[in-house]
Amino acid sequence: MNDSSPSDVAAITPANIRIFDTTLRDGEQSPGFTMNAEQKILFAHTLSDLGVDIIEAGFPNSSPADFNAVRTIAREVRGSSIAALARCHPADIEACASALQQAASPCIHTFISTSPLHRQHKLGMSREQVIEHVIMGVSLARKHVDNVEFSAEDASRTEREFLVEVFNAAVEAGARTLNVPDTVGYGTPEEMRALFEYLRANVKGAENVVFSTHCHNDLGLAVANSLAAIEGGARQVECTINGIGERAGNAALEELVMALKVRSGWYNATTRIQTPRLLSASRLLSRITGIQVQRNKAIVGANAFAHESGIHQHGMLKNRDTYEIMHPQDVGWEESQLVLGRHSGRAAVADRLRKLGYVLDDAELDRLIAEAKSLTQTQHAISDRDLQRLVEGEQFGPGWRISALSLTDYGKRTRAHVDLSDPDNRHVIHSAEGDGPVAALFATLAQATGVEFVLESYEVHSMGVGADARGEANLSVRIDDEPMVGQGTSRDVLEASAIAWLDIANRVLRGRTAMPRVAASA
Ligand SMILES: CC(=O)SCCNC(=O)CCNC(=O)[C@H](O)C(C)(C)COP(=O)(O)OP(=O)(O)OC[C@H]1O[C@@H](n2cnc3c(N)ncnc32)[C@H](O)[C@@H]1OP(=O)(O)O
Ligand SMILES: CC(C)C(=O)C(=O)O
Repeated sequence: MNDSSPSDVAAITPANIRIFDTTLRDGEQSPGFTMNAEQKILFAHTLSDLGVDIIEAGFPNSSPADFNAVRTIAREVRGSSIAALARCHPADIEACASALQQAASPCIHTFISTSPLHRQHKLGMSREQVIEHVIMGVSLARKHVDNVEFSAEDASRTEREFLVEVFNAAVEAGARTLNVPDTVGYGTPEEMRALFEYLRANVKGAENVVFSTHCHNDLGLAVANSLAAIEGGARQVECTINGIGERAGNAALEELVMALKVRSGWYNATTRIQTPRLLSASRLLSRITGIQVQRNKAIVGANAFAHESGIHQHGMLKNRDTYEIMHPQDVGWEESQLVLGRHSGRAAVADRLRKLGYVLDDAELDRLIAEAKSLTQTQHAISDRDLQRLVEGEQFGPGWRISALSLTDYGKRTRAHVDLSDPDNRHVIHSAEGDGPVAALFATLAQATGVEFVLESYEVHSMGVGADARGEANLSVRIDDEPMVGQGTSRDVLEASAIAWLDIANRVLRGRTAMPRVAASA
């Protein structure tokens, strides 16, 4: 693996990269992600605990609610600098100054568009007028706070020499950070890197300011462009948790930070982010907004450390580095998952059985793998419970099986009808009544099998997710004063209950001793 730094990056590194999180501003301003003040405050604390350097808390002049949220965050949250956004417009800047009054480390972030398209069609301003606004906005912000960030909106579509003029004016007016947004996600990595190199070489006083990148994901390049900007000399990245933001979103904080960490040999750059907190921050945001990340989302998606295919599982069991480039614990997951399913192979099934404590010979293992795979005709994943049931003879050993069941209600009484196959594979059809469906079912099974026990507890839980959701029934009983348990799962909770009941009947039938061999140490 080539993990060495490109020579020109080596010249400007090692570097600390400042993480500027804009989940509560750019993220929050996009459809579906609006948060109320309480939610913003809660999330700001999470960002601070995560180690974010600067939290952009909102746009105070946009609404009283946003003003109040920024003001509370500025008063309460410590450990991160708090930024607020303003157009180059006196009312916006005054609102920022007022909302940030109690911040320990306030930052006013003011911006104006610089590209020809935006100047002409959006602002209706000449180049000179744009520069006048920059000087007015930055100088006014500097009257209130030391730390002023200036952004040239649509910088990546702005004439390079004009962008230098704009940034020169901002630096002269007192800006400490120059942000170079790829506002519409148009840039490419090579362009972004070259743009930062050009600006660092041409802006007057470049050595006294921090260059920042703010990339959007319209072409899916936000993280790649941000990393390229770092290679070009950016020392601040603007990003959001889960990559939320206008349109296709912003660069995802978790992806950027982990790219810098996993490929530290290449970037030679560090952040203050406590990476084991990434997953919980992502999940909190999903809970607040009600929007889940997709399963295959890098770092925080449900599949990020899950492996289903046999070849990958076999590799993972030999050495996890074969298919994982970071440890799940580094970003907050407990463990990688080897999900047993239709694509799994012998190595993974055998390993899971060993972990469950079972030792099977080759023929038994072959039979069990075939049975387990046949389950995937009706469900996606094979659970530990499925394996336990299969191994403990539900499918292999002689026993009672349920073929069909139905229930008929008569007012307060219910009649259950069961069609079973007995241990000799003969059909047994029986029916009995009880006070309700479960009582009727259990009475029918007792009469049909001739097995009697004292029921101590009966519980039904849901297991699996989405299309795999099933009911799991657990019975605890006493037979001749000895405790025994039975389990059953099915999409139908009554069928799960009948399977659990027959699980106990079959253990009685096999004298409770015909259990599979159990490994000495699980
Ligand atoms: C790329 C970004 O993410 S930019 C940030 C986007 N975030 C937001 O827009 C926050 C929410 N916005 C709002 O609440 C409102 O748009 C407000 C309060 C900011 C302004 O509302 P309004 O006064 O009704 O103006 P409206 O939104 O219709 O138009 C924006 C105005 O700001 C002007 N403007 C836009 N950007 C800037 C800027 N950076 N500096 C100065 N003026 C600007 C526009 O030219 C337009 O001016 P006009 O009203 O004279 O034509
Ligand atoms: C205000 C700026 C930084 C912005 O959000 C953008 O250009 O996308």
